[in-house]
Amino acid sequence: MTAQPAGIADAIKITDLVKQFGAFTAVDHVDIAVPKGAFLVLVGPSGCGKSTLLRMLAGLDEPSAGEISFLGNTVSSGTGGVVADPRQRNAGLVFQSYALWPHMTVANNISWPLKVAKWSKADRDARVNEVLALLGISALRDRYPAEISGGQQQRVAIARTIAPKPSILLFDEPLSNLDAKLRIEMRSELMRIHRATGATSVYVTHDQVEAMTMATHVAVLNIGRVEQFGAPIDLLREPATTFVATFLGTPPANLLPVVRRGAELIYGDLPLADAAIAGNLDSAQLLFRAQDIGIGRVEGRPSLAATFSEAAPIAGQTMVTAMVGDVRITGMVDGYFHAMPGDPIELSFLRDPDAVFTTGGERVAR
Ligand SMILES: Nc1ncnc2c1ncn2[C@@H]1O[C@H](COP(=O)(O)OP(=O)(O)OP(=O)(O)O)[C@@H](O)[C@H]1O
Repeated sequence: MTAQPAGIADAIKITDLVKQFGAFTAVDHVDIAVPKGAFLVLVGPSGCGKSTLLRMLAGLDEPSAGEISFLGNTVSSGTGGVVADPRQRNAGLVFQSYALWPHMTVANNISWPLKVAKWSKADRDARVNEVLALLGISALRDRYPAEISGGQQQRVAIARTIAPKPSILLFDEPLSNLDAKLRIEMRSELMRIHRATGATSVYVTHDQVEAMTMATHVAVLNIGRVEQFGAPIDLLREPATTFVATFLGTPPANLLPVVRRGAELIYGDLPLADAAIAGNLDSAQLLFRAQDIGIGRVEGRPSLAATFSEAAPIAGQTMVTAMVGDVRITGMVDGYFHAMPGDPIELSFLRDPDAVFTTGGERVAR
């Protein structure tokens, strides 16, 4: 994953990192390494440890054990604490709250960290103009934060962070306060800025669409541990666990518990696959993508009686969710589909399962 010529240090290397709050382990033996210029997204459900990991990268929290290094230099360690303080680690942090200084103009907000870093007035002015242009906010330079919109404030906050040219950019859910349309626009903007600065970025989000769109590398976190690390497409295609398979991807993938009966794997009474795909397991979980489940009977394919739950139109198709007992199954139909909650419908398995997992959630190699 991080293949690069020998001797070139990873831009960010996290080794066996642990963070404990009392007896509670928030970050649990995490190992991640990314090359220079990577866009690493940390994704996972609420409370999985994303922000805690980012705060350690920023130097705001000390690790309980393990090590973080930037470009080959240790910046935090379990034994040494925060070795380089936040200002010395050449990393810029963007939070979801913009925290601009209200009494300073946009230009002065951006210029301030350069002044602190003792840049000359001429260099400061040139750099402020450069980042204002990069963020498309040159016209706002003399306004105060109260005189610009939330989206514009976020741009100013980003401009202020990138102004000192940090080699590492850290983002903690920076778009979560923006409306849906602005989020999509800012997502592309952030990717453009990432490319323009050449910085290595770490981006925290619980939004898997954001993760899959922006990342060169994704780490899926679950209760403090890295469940899987890799390129977005590899995680989608080859999820290592049921957690990753159901957390990533829209619509979500379906998992059906099955047991062996003779040469078949059955769900309830319905044969769904050849038992050979589960090796010698007597019970397993089968993964079916939503696009592989259709609505209505299909000749020659297994089908199940279900209860309609909801329908959501997406790009000319409809994502249909139905319940079979207490198992939620999502399928896709072309065009629009309408039914009342509780209506009986038929679900068909159009293709063989995409993957097989143990009952514990680990992928079975095929
Ligand atoms: N200072 C603290 N003291 C005690 N527990 C903490 C502290 N900070 C975080 N935690 C706990 O550590 C776990 C991870 O928190 P963290 O904020 O890193 O999660 P997260 O993945 O960023 O969540 P969210 O998406 O909700 O922001 C949570 O269970 C949280 O309650």
